[in-house]
Amino acid sequence: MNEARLSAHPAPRADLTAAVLGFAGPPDAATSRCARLVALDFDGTLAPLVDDPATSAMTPAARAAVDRLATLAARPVAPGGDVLRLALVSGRNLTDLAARSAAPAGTYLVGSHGAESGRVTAHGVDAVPLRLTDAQALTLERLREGMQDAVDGRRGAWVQDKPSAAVLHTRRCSADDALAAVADADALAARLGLHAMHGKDVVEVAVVPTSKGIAVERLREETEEDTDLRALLLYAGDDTTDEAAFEVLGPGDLGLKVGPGPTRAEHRVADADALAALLERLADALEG
Ligand SMILES: O=P(O)(O)OC[C@H]1O[C@H](O[C@H]2O[C@H](CO)[C@@H](O)[C@H](O)[C@H]2O)[C@H](O)[C@@H](O)[C@@H]1O
Repeated sequence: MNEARLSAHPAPRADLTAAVLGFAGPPDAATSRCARLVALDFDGTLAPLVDDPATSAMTPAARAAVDRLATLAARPVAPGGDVLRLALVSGRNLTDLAARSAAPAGTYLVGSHGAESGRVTAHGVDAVPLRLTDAQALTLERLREGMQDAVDGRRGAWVQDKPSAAVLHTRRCSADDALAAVADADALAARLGLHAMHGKDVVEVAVVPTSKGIAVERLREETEEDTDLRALLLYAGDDTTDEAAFEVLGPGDLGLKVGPGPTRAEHRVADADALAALLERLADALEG
């Protein structure tokens, strides 16, 4: 590693470096090769939280680490070599995630908490079409109307439409308005027989049952089917919705919680730049 890179990435704590080097090393005595799937949440993990989601951006360090891992993942696999896959796993809808992240070609994308998926190619995103049943489409219309009622008269509250969900945003609300709008969104979800997911200043109600846990398990299965190798998973996330992904991690996997708050993840980093420093360590180790 050159001096410029060393100064740009302060050394992570020794225990975190050891955990990342463990993830980069041989999975166990019996397994000589494996696939490594690095799955990263976007908002609050790579991109600091801001009032307007349309202005979110990865920190420069996170951008550099993601691009470096994407380059490593795109390298042809040497005979007998390990496979690396990179994925962004977000609550954002797929189009929004692709645009805001400008994810490099080859990156797997999971949007809408798992309801949407695709892969970035040189010509755009190769997306798996999301198809709603007639009943789901009707419920989504009712959900959008009800969410709009929940924000009416509540300054700073707004509704984000997604292909399979509606999201109440309360980051810019007073505490009282936020509480009231969240209560209305929860009641609406209950009336429609839907599940409300609570994130950081958001309540997301989807008409397609999904979770980041289901999404990363699917990614792992696909990786294993494609490569015929055992897939180890590194997952990093900051929000309560990322806990479903931490929950499905097992031996050989690595969970990194970004920022404060209760978590099932085994390890924690302070912020996007601390995560980026660890991802650079991982890239160093994988480059050999
Ligand atoms: O799974 P993620 O990639 O973390 O996406 C979760 C939600 O992210 C966005 O909302 C969050 O970030 C916004 C911009 O920083 C912030 O204003 C909001 O308070 C956060 O909850 C996005 O707008 C949502 O649709 C995603 O579900």
